[in-house]
Amino acid sequence: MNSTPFRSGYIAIIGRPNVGKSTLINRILGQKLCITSRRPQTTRHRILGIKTTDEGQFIYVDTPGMHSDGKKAMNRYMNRAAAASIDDVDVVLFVVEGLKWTEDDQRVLKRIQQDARSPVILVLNKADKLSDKSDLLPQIQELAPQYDFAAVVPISARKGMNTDVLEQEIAKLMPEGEMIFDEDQLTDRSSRFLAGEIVREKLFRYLGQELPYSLTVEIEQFEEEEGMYRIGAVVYVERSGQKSIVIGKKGEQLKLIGQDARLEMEQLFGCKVFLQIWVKVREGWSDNERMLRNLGYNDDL
Ligand SMILES: Nc1nc2c(ncn2[C@@H]2O[C@H](COP(=O)(O)OP(=O)(O)OP(=O)(O)O)[C@@H](O)[C@H]2O)c(=O)[nH]1
Repeated sequence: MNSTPFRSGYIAIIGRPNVGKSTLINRILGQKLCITSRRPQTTRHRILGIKTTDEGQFIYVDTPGMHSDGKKAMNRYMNRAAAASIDDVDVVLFVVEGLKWTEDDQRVLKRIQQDARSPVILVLNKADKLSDKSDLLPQIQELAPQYDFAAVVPISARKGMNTDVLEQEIAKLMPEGEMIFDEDQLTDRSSRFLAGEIVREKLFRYLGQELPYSLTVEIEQFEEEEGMYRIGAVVYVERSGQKSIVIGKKGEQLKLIGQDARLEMEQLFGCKVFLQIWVKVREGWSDNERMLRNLGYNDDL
């Protein structure tokens, strides 16, 4: 008989862009749910991943990266979303990169000092890059006095090193409670949302460094029809030059992106998918708060 009580709660993963937050969530959930890329600032939505075990239900909230540039509407939105998620969760994971400390990390730490109401675990990621783990000690000694961390755990999200220890530390801090979501529910995001994420991931993958920063994807059509999904996606860019980059010579690039996205959707949804992607120019959208709201970036996140 299992005598330990069942636990459930929310865990926020915060950290500057590119420290490996999405990779960590994917590693913990053992399934690809949020997009990762070499390019910073790819996570614009709060993605909820849920892991249910015999011990408890762990609901992970992935926050957008914290940004230093508060000028653009998009950055303001992302900062708000990140701040909102650290005072209404049960555990906060503060992810930093082993041996690397930047001004953005400092800014995130300041947010934690000001806003965190729950226990914070300091996670030193990318430990696989170090040949000697004891190299991390000076960084730990530097950071430990700056906040009363509930635990300090070096990991490699990419290699899966020590992530089990991290999960045990999280479990210790979780409050006792009933299941909040159904056992088999991995995410509360709709299929429509996931379809948009897949298109975005393929764009990142194919365009690499050429990807326009301000690009965004909107799913305009999502219909179930005789055992198949009919999905229409629009890729918004800011300039017509960017449109040609996305489309490629004779439309080849967009064709490959579409094929790849369709195959992944068919795997995910378990049915045939008819996918159409359009590229449209919408000038200055990232500077327009109202347009952001139209695209689903809500203030109340
Ligand atoms: N060597 C190494 N690289 C890692 C590790 N974890 C993540 N990375 C790499 O770091 C890069 C950024 O990872 P992401 O998971 O997209 O980072 P993120 O923090 O979610 O980034 P944003 O979405 O921009 O906030 C990718 O190239 C990852 O493969 C790790 O443990 N070791």
